[in-house]
Amino acid sequence: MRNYKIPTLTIAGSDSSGGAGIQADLKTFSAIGTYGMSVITAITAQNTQGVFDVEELSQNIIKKQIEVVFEDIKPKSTKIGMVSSPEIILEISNTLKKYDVENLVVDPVMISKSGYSLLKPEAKAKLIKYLIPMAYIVTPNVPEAEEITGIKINTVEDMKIAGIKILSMGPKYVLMKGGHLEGDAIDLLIGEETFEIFKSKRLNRKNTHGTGCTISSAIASHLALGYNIKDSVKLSKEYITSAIENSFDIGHGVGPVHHFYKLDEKNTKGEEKQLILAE
Ligand SMILES: Nc1ncnc2c1ncn2[C@@H]1O[C@H](COP(=O)(O)OP(=O)(O)OP(=O)(O)O)[C@@H](O)[C@H]1O
Ligand SMILES: Cc1ncc(CO)c(N)n1
Repeated sequence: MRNYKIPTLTIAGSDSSGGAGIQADLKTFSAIGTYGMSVITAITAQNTQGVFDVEELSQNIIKKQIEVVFEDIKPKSTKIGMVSSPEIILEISNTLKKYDVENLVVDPVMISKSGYSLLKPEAKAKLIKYLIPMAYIVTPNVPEAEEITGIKINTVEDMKIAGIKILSMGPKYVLMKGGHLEGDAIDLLIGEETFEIFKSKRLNRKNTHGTGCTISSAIASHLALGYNIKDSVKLSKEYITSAIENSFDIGHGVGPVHHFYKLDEKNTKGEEKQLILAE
């Protein structure tokens, strides 16, 4: 069920090479079929080989971007990615509080795949205090969950324990992503009365730039389209799995995942009725 008129917002950093950050988010929104909007928090000079420099945008322009978007086109879901500094986190949190923010997905981005710190160490406490409690769902990977909770994670059981601790910090749901562990790629959806396991085979691919940004944007898109949390995570897990399966070599380092929706394949075989466009 796509609807190209359903607005979805990403608040995140720009990745000049197009594999992660704002660019991955907007590609995901389009592939899943929502209307993508963006508030840029920082600009990274980044390619498939690493992050080479970062410039944060001013608090003023971040606030203004959020205000003009919410006052004109109210998003059906909002995803937060790279937020960089304590000041930027406070600005985003204070500005969002003025609006009725639906379906807030917080991806607690900390360190890029190439090892560059995208969140200043002194900003971690602010992320925990201000953004995590506002979230409908938080989507940490293993190292991020370890940073947030102080719990060392080696097994799926550890993921569950850390996920429950993050849940106690105030979000409605936590998706603990197991991409960094060995074996099958197992993610856990944890809520007050929810515990679901989403499992896929580990794909032996080197091109996984932007996987975290992509799954959180996919969840935001599906929530905006009206799917419940379990279906949103299920469909997003399917989306990221095919995106990784079809990831490709471009550039000289860790290439990007491929954005396309499985329905597109079906549609070429004549099942156009699945593509629901807004009137
Ligand atoms: N090799 C793989 N094969 C299959 N699925 C994977 C693989 N690596 C990651 N995933 C899945 O991709 C999604 C993103 O997980 P991951 O833990 O890699 O996020 P991330 O570390 O936040 O990504 P990033 O490094 O881009 O920030 C999860 O659903 C995870 O299970
Ligand atoms: C801008 C940006 N956001 C998030 C990530 C994810 O690691 C990245 N590499 N770059």
